[in-house]
Amino acid sequence: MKMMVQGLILQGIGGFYSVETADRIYECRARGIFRKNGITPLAGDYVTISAEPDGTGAVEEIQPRRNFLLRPPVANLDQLVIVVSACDPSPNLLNTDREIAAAVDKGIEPVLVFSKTDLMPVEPLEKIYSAAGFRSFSVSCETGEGVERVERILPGKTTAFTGNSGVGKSTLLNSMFHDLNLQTGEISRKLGRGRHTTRKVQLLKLEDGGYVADTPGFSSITLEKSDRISKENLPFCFPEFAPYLNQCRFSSCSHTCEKGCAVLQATRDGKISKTRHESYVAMYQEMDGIREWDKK
Ligand SMILES: Nc1nc2c(ncn2[C@@H]2O[C@H](COP(=O)(O)OP(=O)(O)OP(=O)(O)O)[C@@H](O)[C@H]2O)c(=O)[nH]1
Ligand SMILES: [Zn+2]
Repeated sequence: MKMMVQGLILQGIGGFYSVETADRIYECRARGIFRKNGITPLAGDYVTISAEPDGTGAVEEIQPRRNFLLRPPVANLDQLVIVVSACDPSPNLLNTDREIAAAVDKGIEPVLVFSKTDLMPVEPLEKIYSAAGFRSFSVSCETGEGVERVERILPGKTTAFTGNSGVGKSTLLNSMFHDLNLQTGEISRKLGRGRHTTRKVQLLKLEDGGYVADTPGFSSITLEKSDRISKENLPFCFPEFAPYLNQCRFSSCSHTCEKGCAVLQATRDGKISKTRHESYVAMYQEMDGIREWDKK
């Protein structure tokens, strides 16, 4: 007999979804109606399924999403851990600020993790991002220092990790979870992490509650056209600008170069970090570029 049950999509591959419910995992298909509406169920979606006693089922309804990313495809994240290494590769602050802004725009809390502290001090980085109001941590997987503090932010939350290739995401995840080690090992064996292999996201359940999204093949989040930040929203994606946004001389101030701009003044006064403002300007100018490009 069919039952309607609530669950969470742990992963989707080729039109099949593993849905975790209170008592078991169901392997589900999705109803054709989603395709018709252009909606694809994602890992992280809360869904209603019609469940069969044999453990199969169909996704009938997707609960409204709090947020979602398209690349990697995952819904309802609480936090995005952005890993930046002290060196090898050296930090790219513009990319870091881009990912932070994308998370803020979607209502996902960005958390900074500075890695490889055994190779180089990360205090200057920590200073920039703590001053901007973000939670930030420093770790060395080589010495194990700081790993536990990162571990403690995960229970009860759904978290994805991002950061340039080589910053140490897998090393960090593996040093936090030995179970994960096995599972990620399995995934890479089965599907590989190369460019031409299937990319899928899998939510891994943590012992203390919460999930970590395993996102093979995605070293960083990529904004699609549909989830680009709008120019109007960009200043709000830099939360430390907030106290100054209403104090500029011109209400149309873009906070890039205007006279009487309170954001620029706060940057000159050292209240806003110079690199953060530079990233803002670079992103703002890019948006100008995109607009011109779209017109052609
Ligand atoms: N010295 C030092 N090396 C580290 C540390 N963490 C990771 N590494 C090394 O950095 C290299 C890259 O680490 P990975 O964990 O594969 O990096 P990743 O971010 O998962 O990279 P992608 O899978 O390409 O996205 C490896 O050689 C690690 O051994 C650290 O804390 N200190
Ligand atoms: Zn301004």
